[in-house]
Amino acid sequence: MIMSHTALSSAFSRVEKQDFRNAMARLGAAVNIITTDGPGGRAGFTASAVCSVTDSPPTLLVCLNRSASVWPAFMQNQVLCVNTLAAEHEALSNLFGGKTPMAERFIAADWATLATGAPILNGAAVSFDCRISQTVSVGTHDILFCEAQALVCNQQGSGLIYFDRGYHPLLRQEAC
Ligand SMILES: NC(=O)C1=CN([C@@H]2O[C@H](COP(=O)(O)OP(=O)(O)OC[C@H]3O[C@@H](n4cnc5c(N)ncnc54)[C@H](O)[C@@H]3O)[C@@H](O)[C@H]2O)C=CC1
Ligand SMILES: Cc1cc2nc3c(=O)[nH]c(=O)nc-3n(C[C@H](O)[C@H](O)[C@H](O)COP(=O)(O)O)c2cc1C
Repeated sequence: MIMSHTALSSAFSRVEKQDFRNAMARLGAAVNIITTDGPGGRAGFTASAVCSVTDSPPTLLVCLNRSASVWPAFMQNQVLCVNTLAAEHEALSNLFGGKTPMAERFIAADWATLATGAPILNGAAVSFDCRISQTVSVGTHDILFCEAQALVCNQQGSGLIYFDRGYHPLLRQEAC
């Protein structure tokens, strides 16, 4: 059930999946490419379900659908890099968010490595090189708690927001 902000319907009505998605489309978020490498192979996917958890120890969370083709690689490697995208990365986001073969995803950009070996995107707004410290399953997704081992912070450039099922460039970015 959907209520407009003026409606007085019960707040305890069951929320349907499609209504939930339509509502979530109104919740803007940064766009990230989450990468991994190791014994499970190199893999990466686009994610908007990313946020800060605590600064002690420095921890983010990433929500990953267990049916995604990349899930086994992340589980085996236990390391990942959260690469937060800049305005010019819209095409790259679609490449990592679709059904594109893994080699084709990575060939479209330049990558480096830092502490964990997970691919770091050159030109990202910021990259968090992490090890997975804990995994919790909720519904269709795994919540990956990720402890930062190293950071790359780009002081220039713009950001990219995903809102209303579309990309919106941010023309100003605060320095880290
Ligand atoms: N958290 C996730 O797993 C997300 C997955 N997607 C994938 O990209 C496709 C296209 O997304 P949109 O164009 O934004 O249209 P959509 O109508 O499928 O999704 C609208 C919003 O609902 C949320 N959402 C979508 N699928 C979800 C899921 N399986 N679990 C939890 N939240 C979900 C996201 O906030 C998304 O922006 C989706 O169908 C989904 O496969 C997109 C955004 C987030
Ligand atoms: C803008 C955008 C945001 C997405 N956010 C997430 C997310 O937070 N978690 C997730 O599991 N999948 C998310 N997806 C979908 C994955 O990127 C996609 O399922 C992944 O690339 C795996 O696809 P594959 O199974 O074809 O490899 C998102 C897709 C797009 C386009």
